[in-house]
Amino acid sequence: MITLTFPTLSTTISASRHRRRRHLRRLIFTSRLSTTTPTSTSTSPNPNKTGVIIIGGGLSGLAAATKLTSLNIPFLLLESSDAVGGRVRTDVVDGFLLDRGFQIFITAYPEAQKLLDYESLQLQTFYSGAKVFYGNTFHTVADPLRHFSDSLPTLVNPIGNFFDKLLVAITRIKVLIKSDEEIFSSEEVSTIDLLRGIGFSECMIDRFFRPFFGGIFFDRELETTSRLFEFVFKCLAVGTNTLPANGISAIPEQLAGKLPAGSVLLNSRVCSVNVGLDSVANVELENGEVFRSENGVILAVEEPEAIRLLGRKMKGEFKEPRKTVCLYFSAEMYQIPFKDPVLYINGSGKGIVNNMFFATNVAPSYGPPGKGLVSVSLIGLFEDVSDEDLIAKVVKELSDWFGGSVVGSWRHLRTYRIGFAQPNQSPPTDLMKDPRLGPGLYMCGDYLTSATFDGALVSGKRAAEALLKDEALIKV
Ligand SMILES: Cc1cc2nc3c(=O)[nH]c(=O)nc-3n(C[C@H](O)[C@H](O)[C@H](O)COP(=O)(O)OP(=O)(O)OC[C@H]3O[C@@H](n4cnc5c(N)ncnc54)[C@H](O)[C@@H]3O)c2cc1C
Repeated sequence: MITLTFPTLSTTISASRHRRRRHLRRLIFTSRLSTTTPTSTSTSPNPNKTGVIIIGGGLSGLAAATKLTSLNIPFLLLESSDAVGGRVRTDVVDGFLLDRGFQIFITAYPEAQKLLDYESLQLQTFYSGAKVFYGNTFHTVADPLRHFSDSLPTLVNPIGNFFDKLLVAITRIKVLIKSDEEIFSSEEVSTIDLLRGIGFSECMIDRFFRPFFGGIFFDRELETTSRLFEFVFKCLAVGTNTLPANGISAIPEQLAGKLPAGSVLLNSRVCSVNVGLDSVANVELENGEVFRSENGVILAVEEPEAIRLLGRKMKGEFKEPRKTVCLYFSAEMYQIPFKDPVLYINGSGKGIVNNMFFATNVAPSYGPPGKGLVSVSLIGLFEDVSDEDLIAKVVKELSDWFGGSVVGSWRHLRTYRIGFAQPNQSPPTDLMKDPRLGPGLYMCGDYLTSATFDGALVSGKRAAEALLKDEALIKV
């Protein structure tokens, strides 16, 4: 049973803070020794004691750890799985790099720009735009500022009318002049209401916005808040869609690689957290091991797990999360029908495929030499359809797109069914939530900001900053 307890007696916090600050200063100098890994033998007299404990090694937990590292504050990050990254993981299967679900890294993410070394990620670039499958053929929707020669056909194709294309340009200017803070605190409606309010035609919405932004938010109904739409639209306008050459997991791996040795403990599932009013906490793992932190705990787990751990202490309504299925196929290179690094989206309004792309066209390193990798995404979990039936349906549908002999030659590699892809961020939302849960207890994660890589990074930094400020370890 998970318990999280707060003593009810009030204590003189300032006196205990002084004691803890003195103690923390000692910990700062012994931080490398005061953390432990399952395999390492520590020479510290109390290896399970540290300054701050972070629970969860996804992007938000890693961003919190990065902040603490930058100030030389000792911490221990406890991660339940066998690697860091959380939802941002890549598996190697038969020499192919399979990201766990369709993921795109937008270079304009502001917090990512501050934290990541883009050059060493060797970012591989998508075409700026998409190919829309509609009327049994493909129509290019190009960004005119980057692919000028494709912009004329874009203007006259059946994916929206001329006025729609003009509205895209106007919407772009409108979001570009807003700061991110303005976007996140602006009046909100659902994305669908925003698009209709702007004046987009139903055919532009159905053929472009539903599959394109529906694929980003895993929400074809476009119920997601207009705040998230505007933020992503802005990032897409100024940035490039990319994939790291070594898979999407290169992003968390890069962050983890800069943390102090021994500060991350894998295969360590937390089952209970006990924080005192003086911020001193005991954190227990499922295997019974207990860790103690002097300056509090940052809970960086995904929303359903946070609810499980915190129970009634989590305020607000939990909405059904966004779900997706991603299927991967391998192909001989000559069975990859197009060579462009473009995203294909389903604007036909029929079938189950939402979007797909040839991953090796974007990043050749995603496959072994001479082989192509096909990534296909569906929205929803399709729980009532078996894996075999799902594969058959996808192959049949894509045969209409690319021809039966081509698609029939592809070999299924793996199917990922992701029950919690993103938190449901339909209005009402608060994308600038305070990370404080109580004395010494902080939370972070994409459900507190925007459900993006960037949102997770921002929330991790905010939680660490709040803790440091409350503990009087820094002036913020
Ligand atoms: C298929 C898919 C595609 C996506 N595509 C994009 C995209 O293209 N662009 C974009 O910006 N965003 C995308 N996202 C969203 C993005 O991945 C998330 O917003 C972000 O990674 C969330 O990070 P997080 O740290 O908040 O949570 P998580 O990544 O979920 O991290 C939580 C961590 O906590 C650990 N944990 C849980 N319980 C415990 C416990 N009891 N003890 C210890 N550890 C625990 C978990 O193992 C996990 O590592 C996508 C997400 C998915 C799933």
